[in-house]
Amino acid sequence: MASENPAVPVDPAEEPTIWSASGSYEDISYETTADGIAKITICRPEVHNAFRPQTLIEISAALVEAREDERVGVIILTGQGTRAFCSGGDQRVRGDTGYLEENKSVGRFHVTDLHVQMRRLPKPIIAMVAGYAIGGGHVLHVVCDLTIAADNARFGQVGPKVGSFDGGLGASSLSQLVGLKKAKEIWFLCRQYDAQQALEMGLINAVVPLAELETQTVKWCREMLALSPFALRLMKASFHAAEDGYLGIQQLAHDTNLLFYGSPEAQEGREAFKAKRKPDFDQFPKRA
Ligand SMILES: CC(C)(COP(=O)(O)OP(=O)(O)OC[C@H]1O[C@@H](n2cnc3c(N)ncnc32)[C@H](O)[C@@H]1OP(=O)(O)O)[C@@H](O)C(=O)NCCC(=O)NCCSC(=O)CCC(=O)c1ccccc1C(=O)O
Repeated sequence: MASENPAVPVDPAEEPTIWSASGSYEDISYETTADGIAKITICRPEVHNAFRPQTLIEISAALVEAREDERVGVIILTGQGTRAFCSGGDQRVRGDTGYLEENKSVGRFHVTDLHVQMRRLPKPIIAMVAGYAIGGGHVLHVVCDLTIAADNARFGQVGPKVGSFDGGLGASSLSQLVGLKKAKEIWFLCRQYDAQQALEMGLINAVVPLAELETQTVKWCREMLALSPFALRLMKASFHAAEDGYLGIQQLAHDTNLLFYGSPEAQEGREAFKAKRKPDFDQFPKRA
C-alpha cells in the first residue's frame, strides 16, 4: 500500500503487485514485476495443469528468460486457477517411449532436463501451490527451492498407480525433505496429504489461506529480493554441491571464478597477457 504520509517510507514488501506479461507461449504465461519477480504459470486448467512436452519446453524457455534478465531475482512457478498446481505428465500424450510431442512418434522425458535446469538456475524458484500437486507435478514443487501452499493444497505421488515413477530428484530430494521412511511411504502407498500434513513433514515452507496465496508468496519473494543476490546464488549452489558431486563442485568453483575475475590479482593476469608482458603476481599476498 502507498503510504499516505510522504514522510513514512513505503515498505517494499507491502507494495501492490503489478504483473507485465511477455513472450509468446501456448501452454504457460510469463510475467514479471518491476521490482524483480518473474512468474511462470502453467495454463492448462482443463487437465489440472498436467504438462505435455510443449509445456515443459515453454517452462524451460521462460526460465532462461528469467535467468538472463538481470532485473529478476526470484521466480515463482505456479498453475492457473485454484484447483491444481500441476497433476504431472498429461496421460493423453503418454506414448510407449515417453511423452509425445505433436507430430513426433518417438517420446521422451522432457522433465529430466527441466529438473536439472531448475536445480542449477542461480536464482531461487518458489512453487506457489493451490490445489493438487500430484505425480510429476508434485516432483516439480519438490525441485523448487521453496513451496508456499494454499490451505486447499493436496500433495502426493501416483506413479506406481499409473505405471510410472521418478527415481531421480523425485526420490532423492523428497527423502532429503521428509526423511527416507516418509518418502518411501509417499511413493509406496500413493496417498494424498493435505497442506497441514505437508507442512508438518517438512515438505513445504508455509500454508496460507487460498485468498492470500499470491500476496503471501510475493511477500516471501520481496524478502529475498532485499537480500544479496550473489549470497543467495552461492547458498543455492552450496545446498546441492555434495549431492551433485563433481557437477555440484563445478557450480561452486565457477562461481568462485566469477568473483576472482573481479580481483586485481586475476586482472593482472589478463592485462599482462594483453600487453604481452610477464604478469607481476609478486604484488599480491600469499594468503594464509
Ligand atoms: C489430480 C487428481 C487426483 C484430481 O482428481 P479430481 O479432482 O477428481 O479431478 P479429475 O476429474 O480426475 O480431473 C479433472 C480433469 O483433468 C484430467 N486430468 C487430470 N490429471 C491429468 C493428467 N495427469 N493427464 C491428463 N488428464 C488429466 C482428468 O482426466 C479430468 O478430465 P475430464 O475430461 O474432465 O475427465 C486426478 O485428476 C488424478 O489422479 N490425475 C492423474 C494424475 C496422474 O496420473 N499424473 C501422472 C503421473 S505420471 C507423471 O506425472 C510422470 C511425469 C514425467 O514425465 C516423469 C517421467 C519420468 C520420470 C519422472 C517424471 C516426473 O517426475 O515428472
